[in-house]
Amino acid sequence: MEGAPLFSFGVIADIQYADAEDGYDFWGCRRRYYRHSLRLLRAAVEAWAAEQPPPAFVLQLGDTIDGVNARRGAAESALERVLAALRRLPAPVHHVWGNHELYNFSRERLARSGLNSRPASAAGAAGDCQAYHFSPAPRFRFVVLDAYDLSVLGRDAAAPRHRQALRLLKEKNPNENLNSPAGLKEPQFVEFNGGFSQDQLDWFNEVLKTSDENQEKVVVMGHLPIHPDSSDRVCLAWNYEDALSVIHAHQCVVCFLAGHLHDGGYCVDSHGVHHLTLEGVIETPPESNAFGTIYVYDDKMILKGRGRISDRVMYY
Ligand SMILES: Nc1ncnc2c1ncn2[C@@H]1O[C@H](COP(=O)(O)OP(=O)(O)O)[C@@H](O)[C@H]1O
Repeated sequence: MEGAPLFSFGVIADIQYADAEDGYDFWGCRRRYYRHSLRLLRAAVEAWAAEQPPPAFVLQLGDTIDGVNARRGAAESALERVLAALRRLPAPVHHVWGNHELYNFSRERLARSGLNSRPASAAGAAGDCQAYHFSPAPRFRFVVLDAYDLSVLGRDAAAPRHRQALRLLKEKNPNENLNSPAGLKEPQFVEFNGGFSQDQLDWFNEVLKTSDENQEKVVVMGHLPIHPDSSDRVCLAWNYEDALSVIHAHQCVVCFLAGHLHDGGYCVDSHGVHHLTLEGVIETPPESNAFGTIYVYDDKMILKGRGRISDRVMYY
């Protein structure tokens, strides 16, 4: 490895824990190791804690517990097990909210849970949007985006934002089952995805403008991928192009980290931004794992992946 990094941070996605027998994805192709995912998380925490020095923080990219918990009345206990495993880290965790958080909890409940990692002092987007930014070291900034700000999940059916999202979803997806992308020109318009409100995009644009002015390097994260080459066509954020346009209007963004697509993905886009979609813990066999540590240098970030996650060098 290179000389000493400026700092390092851990990354992990789609733990989707449930105290349930193994199952399969929608197509019946990929096995989901619901119970085992907690063991893999504990192994990741042990590995991070043993690093010298340990990561300065960990980014959890969404879907900590599976939607099956809600149907079994086990949401609170499952979340507590995941949070207890993460509390053994000698470092804070920044949480992104995914569709499975919203199958289990309302946004109001999440805001009062251990999955609300937005520091009281952190500047964030307006309303109930869970977007904020923080600077762990001089000249570096991390932006947490809320890919379900515009969504039919997590809000009361009478809430204006829910009604706005349902209108948009039905406009784009005429299928009776709104989770089905069958026949769609824009197949990302399914109920298990969401998008970014204009308010959040405006806020994001202002954050990146200030980062440009201060010559910062920025890492952005959200549950849903925003580049077609780092995802399949279904798993993208509804208005991924709007988020990409904001990023491309600025110089400062180094990489975009996402989860959701359990097979993972990676590309460098036309503006040199790295898009890294992490392989999900839930579809990782018991003998492997899916997490990593990113070491930050003046000119690059080096991802050291464990198990299914590949090593990568991301130059600025
Ligand atoms: N192609 C599809 N057609 C219809 N429903 C689907 C399709 N893909 C997924 N779903 C449904 O959408 C929901 C979310 O899908 P799932 O694969 O479980 O999401 P995640 O990858 O976030 O766990 C599930 O209820 C699933 O059955």
